[in-house]
Amino acid sequence: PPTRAPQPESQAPKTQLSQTPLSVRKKGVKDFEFGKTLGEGSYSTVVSARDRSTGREYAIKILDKKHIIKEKKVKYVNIEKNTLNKMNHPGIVRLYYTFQDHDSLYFVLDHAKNGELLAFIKKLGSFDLNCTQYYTAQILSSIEYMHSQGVIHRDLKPENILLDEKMHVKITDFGTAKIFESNADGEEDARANSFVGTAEYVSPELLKEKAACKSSDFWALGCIIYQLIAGRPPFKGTNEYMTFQKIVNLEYTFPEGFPPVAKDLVQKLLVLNPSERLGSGGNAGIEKLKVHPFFQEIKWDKIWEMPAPRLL
Ligand SMILES: NC(=O)c1nn(CC2CCNCC2)c2c1CCc1cnc(N=C3C=CCC=C3)nc1-2
Repeated sequence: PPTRAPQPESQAPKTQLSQTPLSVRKKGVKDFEFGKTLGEGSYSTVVSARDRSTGREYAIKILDKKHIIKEKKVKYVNIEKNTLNKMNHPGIVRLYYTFQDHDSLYFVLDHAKNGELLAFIKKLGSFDLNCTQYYTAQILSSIEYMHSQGVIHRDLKPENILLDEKMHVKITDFGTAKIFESNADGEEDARANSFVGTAEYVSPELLKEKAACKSSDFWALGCIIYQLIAGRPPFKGTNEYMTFQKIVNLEYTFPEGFPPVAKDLVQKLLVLNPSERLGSGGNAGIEKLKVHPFFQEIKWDKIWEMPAPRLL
């Protein structure tokens, strides 16, 4: 066939589309029935969508090309796409494929039907120890996988931890992830950069040295465990600056009745020096974290098959 400039889907001649069997034709907007908006960002909107030919439900992230260029976010969009393309794990939202038209890019992703973990914390007030252990194990299993693929999430928080139809964890929003290269001793080099996560979950090293490392995700995990049990994050000031002050000064207390085994784990994760945080130090570090008494009842090879406990 004559070579010609690639045309966005919507401009391809109709006859060509109708003659190409669906199995090889790249999908496009017309192949989906769009539903409710799941979330909105400065240059993207996430919408539920059903594939008209298979009936399967997805979440489609629609990114506005003009906005991406205007807000100089091309780098972040590429980081997100390249990161998601590396991921293949039950606890991480999967990117199936992408397509585009004249105005937008489309990322076809898993649809986590039960929404944000945060909504359940707010609805229930707090989780009991058994549910906290189960969800913490699924989150840690996902972090372990991410790190093994050279990815630091950098913005883990209950809003970005979604729940699918089986009430299993699906971590999302890799637009601010960091892809790191391990150096000689397997430790990632924490490079200074401008991104700072969400105030309540940001690590002290990110605040003080602007350098994230794998251990920064374990700090966020400590904040999330605390919040699952206490119903609120450990560091919360009247404004962002006050929150940051509490973090760098390790200013937090445990409420009455906080289970001792969970308190011990949180205290070993909320450590100011990232290299002294439980979980740091590569694979050996994560193994030390997974054998903490908090995870005593967890069968790590079964957590993705077993049914989620009822949230009480
Ligand atoms: N930024 C994203 O990539 C993204 N954003 N959302 C919705 C956000 C809503 C605010 N908190 C963070 C997520 C999604 C994705 C990935 C793909 C994805 C898959 N399923 C859902 N499901 C939801 C169901 C109910 C309420 C919210 C989200 N949402 C998303």
